[in-house]
Amino acid sequence: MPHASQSPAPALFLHDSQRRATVPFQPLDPAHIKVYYCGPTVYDLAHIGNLRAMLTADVLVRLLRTLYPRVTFVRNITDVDDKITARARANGEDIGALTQRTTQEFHKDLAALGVLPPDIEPRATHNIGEMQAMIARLIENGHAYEAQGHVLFSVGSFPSYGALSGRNPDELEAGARVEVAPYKKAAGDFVLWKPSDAEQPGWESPWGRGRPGWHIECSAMSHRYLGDSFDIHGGGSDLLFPHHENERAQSLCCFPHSQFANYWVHNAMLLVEGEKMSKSLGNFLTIRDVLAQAPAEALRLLLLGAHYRSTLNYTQAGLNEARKTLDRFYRALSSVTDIPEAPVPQTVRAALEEDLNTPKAIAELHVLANQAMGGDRDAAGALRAGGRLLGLLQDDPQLWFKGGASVEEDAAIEGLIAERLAAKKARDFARADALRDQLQAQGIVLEDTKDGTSWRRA
Ligand SMILES: Nc1ncnc2c1ncn2[C@@H]1O[C@H](COP(=O)(O)OP(=O)(O)OP(=O)(O)O)[C@@H](O)[C@H]1O
Ligand SMILES: [Zn+2]
Repeated sequence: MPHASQSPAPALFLHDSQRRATVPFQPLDPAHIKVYYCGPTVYDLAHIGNLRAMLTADVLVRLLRTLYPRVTFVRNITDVDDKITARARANGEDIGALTQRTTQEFHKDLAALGVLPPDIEPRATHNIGEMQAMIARLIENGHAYEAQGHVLFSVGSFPSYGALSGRNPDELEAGARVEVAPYKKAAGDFVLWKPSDAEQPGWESPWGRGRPGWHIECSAMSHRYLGDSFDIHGGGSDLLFPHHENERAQSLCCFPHSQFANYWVHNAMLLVEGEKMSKSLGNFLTIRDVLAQAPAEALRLLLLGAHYRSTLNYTQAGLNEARKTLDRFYRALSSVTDIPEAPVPQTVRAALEEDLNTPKAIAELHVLANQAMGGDRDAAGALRAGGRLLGLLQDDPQLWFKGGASVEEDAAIEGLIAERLAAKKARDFARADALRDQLQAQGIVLEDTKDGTSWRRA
């Protein structure tokens, strides 16, 4: 056994979209790490592509919490957006009711997936004052202008525009085929504030009654809760341009001596038949849809089975495979009694420190599972602790093997077991054996212990 040495300095590497390289993570303040993620626009159930972004953040934050004493994770809710207004109108529903209901469903889905809640979850509509203050400042600084009730950010006023996404603003303008709104001085200029009619949600402002553009929401909320400069900003790669490029422009022009986000982390898209899973394409599966077919943990493992920067094609076969892998892990856990508490195994942590290499971390779980199957209790403890860092393997193995079927099916099995127990008590052993055989034919294995009968699927 090697001697336990002092734990080495954190060696986290992250791929930073702006540096276009995988680099060592250097916190602004190692005593307090600050992370911001763009959250959902709440008008419909979340799909499993959205989930991929939330899971990437979850693993990142879980890892940061093992490496640093304090982490503040902020993930917003976009609850004002024209897509929300349109959906509320189509449903004949109040906007507030729609966003509240959708937010609750989102929380329910994420809880089922074991995604830990953020420390702060600001809503755009509760931060309109902060947005207006930033917009006023941008106008004062000469980075924004007012035109026909709109306030626009002047892209030409910020020389570093495009540095994050690597896009050249001149190219963008030349390539723009869309009709340019008459109130824009340049095609690339984007909206900070826009006028609302009586039907649209709106707030009084120095520029008339209106509502914010999407990009200013995240600049305002990250600033309010994390300050001028923070460590990591994340989201899906579809947000890199224009959303994140615009957030960066707004924030750096508003607070010129700040850094805004020090590292940018972007997950690749979840695809269906080669195309981005998205609401607008209508090719999406909601988290709910998948949970009706398979345990949440299988979906989690499936999504973490690919590195977050590789695209992932969703298939039913992949989901079945993930389920089988979990059968194997839980079988390993159930092969020892009294799984001991253990620290996170170094192998699993090291894999995640390499730019969140979840496939490698899962391969390390397989190594531990093999050892646990051989009866190694410490390996079983390490398997469970390593699993926790990925949000996996925290169930009671017994429950895992019971689970997966519908509640009704489970209730029917419990009913047959109760009937068998009653038959045994009445000393009707023939009936009891017949019931055992019937359950066995359904693939249910019974285990009689002094505490009663437990069961699992074979
Ligand atoms: N197919 C996908 N794969 C991975 N991440 C995705 C995918 N689609 C959206 N995301 C991410 O989900 C998060 C929430 O995004 P948001 O609620 O704005 O999605 P949306 O715009 O409503 O969805 P859609 O893109 O389907 O219209 C963002 O970080 C976004 O990048
Ligand atoms: Zn955002």
